Amino acid sequence: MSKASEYLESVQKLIEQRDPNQPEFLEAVTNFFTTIKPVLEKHPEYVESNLLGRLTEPERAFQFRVPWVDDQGQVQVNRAFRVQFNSAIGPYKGGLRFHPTVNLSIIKFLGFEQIFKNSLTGLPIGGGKGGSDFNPKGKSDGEVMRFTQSFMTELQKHIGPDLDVPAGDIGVGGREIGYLYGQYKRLNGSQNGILTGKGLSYGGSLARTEATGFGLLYYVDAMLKDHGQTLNNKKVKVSGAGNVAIYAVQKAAELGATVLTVSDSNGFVYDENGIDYKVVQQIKEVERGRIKDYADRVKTATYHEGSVWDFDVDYDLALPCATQNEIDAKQAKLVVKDGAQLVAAGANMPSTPEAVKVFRDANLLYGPAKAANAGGVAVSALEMSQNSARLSWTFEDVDQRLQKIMQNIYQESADAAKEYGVEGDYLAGANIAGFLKVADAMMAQGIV
Ligand SMILES: NC(=O)C1=CN([C@@H]2O[C@H](COP(=O)(O)OP(=O)(O)OC[C@H]3O[C@@H](n4cnc5c(N)ncnc54)[C@H](O)[C@@H]3O)[C@@H](O)[C@H]2O)C=CC1
Ligand SMILES: O=C(O)CCC(=O)C(=O)O
Repeated sequence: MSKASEYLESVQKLIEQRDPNQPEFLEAVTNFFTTIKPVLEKHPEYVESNLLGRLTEPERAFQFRVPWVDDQGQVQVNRAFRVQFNSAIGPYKGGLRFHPTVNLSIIKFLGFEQIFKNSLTGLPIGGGKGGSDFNPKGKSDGEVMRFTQSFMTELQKHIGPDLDVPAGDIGVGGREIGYLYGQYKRLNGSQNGILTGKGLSYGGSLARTEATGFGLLYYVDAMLKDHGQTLNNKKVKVSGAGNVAIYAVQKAAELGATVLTVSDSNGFVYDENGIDYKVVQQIKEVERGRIKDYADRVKTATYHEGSVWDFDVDYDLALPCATQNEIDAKQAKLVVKDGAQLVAAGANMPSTPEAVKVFRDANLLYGPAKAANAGGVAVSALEMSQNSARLSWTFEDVDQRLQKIMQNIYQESADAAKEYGVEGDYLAGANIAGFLKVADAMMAQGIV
């Protein structure tokens, strides 16, 4: 066994022993380790300085209590986390997730992925992530506000515009960011560089709302063009119906594709004439309803219970935009059978390792999350730049920068894969390109 293989195995073993109850974190690390050996062979100094041992251990991770009072006057207590994973190339940056499944394993997997994603954007941002097991579904605005105020009362002690800049993720959208920002400002005075995804009237950036979904399509467009194709007339399956999915649907349609589906955790809607993103936006973002309502409003659409990935229909592109591990191996086989030629991840780690293997074995074009969904955090970093400079760029300006960033991410991943002997493997390419910059910065900064 080569020295690099031995080293990877020993670090992996140590993590498994230390964190046996963190399956999502282990999945993310394993996924990364399976592609990184060629880099270690070229850079023995990374092995000698135990770079991966340091990289896989968060610089800081903390858990805190969030007490709040519900509409019935009952005191509720939620658990919250912030993982400040790696600051080698800039302040910790990454979203906050409010969802009942949130635990340390999920926040660590998301924070670990964020390190390389943020590096791929080419902007100076480190990796972090946070959240709580609070479930915003079915809560009143007053309850959400009291919860977020209590959450920020603790979190504000540990963040800062040059230290750690949170944003949204599942369950944290414009409403939550507004309440979080209001509470931060109340406790610290005005500082609009403390969060991104802010409203436009108080320091937000144009195009941040659209950025992850639009960015995903810019990445897919770059990948298809490199293979002599375009999005025109492509049939697309999208999962999810939240921030990422809505704007992925919009941009896919603008680029000439037909989006057949969107989904939530109960079921999905199918319309062969194409999903109308404005209707999804109204139902999910304004009314906070269920996707089932779509079929009541658009007569050509049908609603189906269950996972969209079990639905058998021919299509060209699969864009999972809901949540982690939403596609298993059996469903991945159906993706291949249904004729899809490309899978690109809008959600973080949406495919199980077995599903990823199915895609790779079938030679599908596979765009991993850390590359394909980096548009959101990229525009967050542009929001930080605008806040520091006290400027507001136009929508077109931000959108053009986003397009360029996504094209660069595709190209750098493709180039890295080629350079390290795995041409066409965009998962390996993204891992390698994202890792090299962070590794270089860590080596330059000594054993820290
Ligand atoms: N918002 C952002 O800027 C970014 C989000 N992401 C990732 O994209 C994914 C979606 O995030 P957002 O759209 O922001 O969240 P969101 O809270 O706006 O929407 C999530 C959507 O997925 C649906 N969903 C949740 N679990 C599901 C399941 N098991 N099956 C089908 N649908 C399900 C929900 O009903 C909701 O419509 C997450 O993995 C997130 O980490 C990644 C990069 C940036
Ligand atoms: O905009 C951000 O800072 C974070 C976005 C995010 O959480 C992600 O990329 O998964």
